[in-house]
Amino acid sequence: MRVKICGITQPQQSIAIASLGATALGFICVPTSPRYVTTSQIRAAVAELPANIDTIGVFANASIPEISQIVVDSGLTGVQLHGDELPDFCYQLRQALPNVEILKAMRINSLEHLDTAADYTEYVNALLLDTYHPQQLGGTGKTLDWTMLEQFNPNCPWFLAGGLTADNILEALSQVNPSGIDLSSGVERTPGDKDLDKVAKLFEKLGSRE
Ligand SMILES: O=C(O)c1ccccc1NCC(=O)[C@H](O)[C@H](O)COP(=O)(O)O
Repeated sequence: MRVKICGITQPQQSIAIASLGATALGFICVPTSPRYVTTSQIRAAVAELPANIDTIGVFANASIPEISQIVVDSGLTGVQLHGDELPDFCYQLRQALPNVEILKAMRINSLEHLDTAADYTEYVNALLLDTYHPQQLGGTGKTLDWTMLEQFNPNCPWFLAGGLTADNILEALSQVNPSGIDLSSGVERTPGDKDLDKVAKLFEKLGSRE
């Protein structure tokens, strides 16, 4: 299973988290976030990482030229679209960045909303289902209603996100069957400062399922 740890701000923590077992690291490129990092901060973190670690820039309602510039300048391997981007935007981004992984985040608040996931699967590499919050785009620490996702089986891989922690991950994975998981505030001390003990505990829990 892919494990993405999001909201990394410190290069040393990115190396430590990768060596604990993360397969992907997320860097927040949304200026209003307390976890925002600049292109040069991302470049410094990415440069230190082994090549098998996916490095994902998280954007919300940014333009294609803006996303492309940051991806090229920082050496990211993927882009997560966390705003109100429509399927056609994902298609256009794919044309602009054909070799870059595209994840579309959906902040789910109803079963009807979940149905719209099918509109994206043709244009993205994976979906990421996160919790809807009226004021925050992401990093909310709030869990989704996992019962809504029990039958969720899109035509592309998908990540479960939203309020996951070492303490609730096994319960979540007993209810739903994602291809990957994404965690941020559940493994940090303060926004952007990851707690390596919590990350280690997460991988211990995941290891206990095997
Ligand atoms: O984390 C942020 O600050 C953030 C800000 C704006 C857009 C997206 C953001 N995070 C995206 C993520 O992928 C988080 O990992 C995801 O929302 C889960 O967060 P959490 O509930 O804290 O585990």
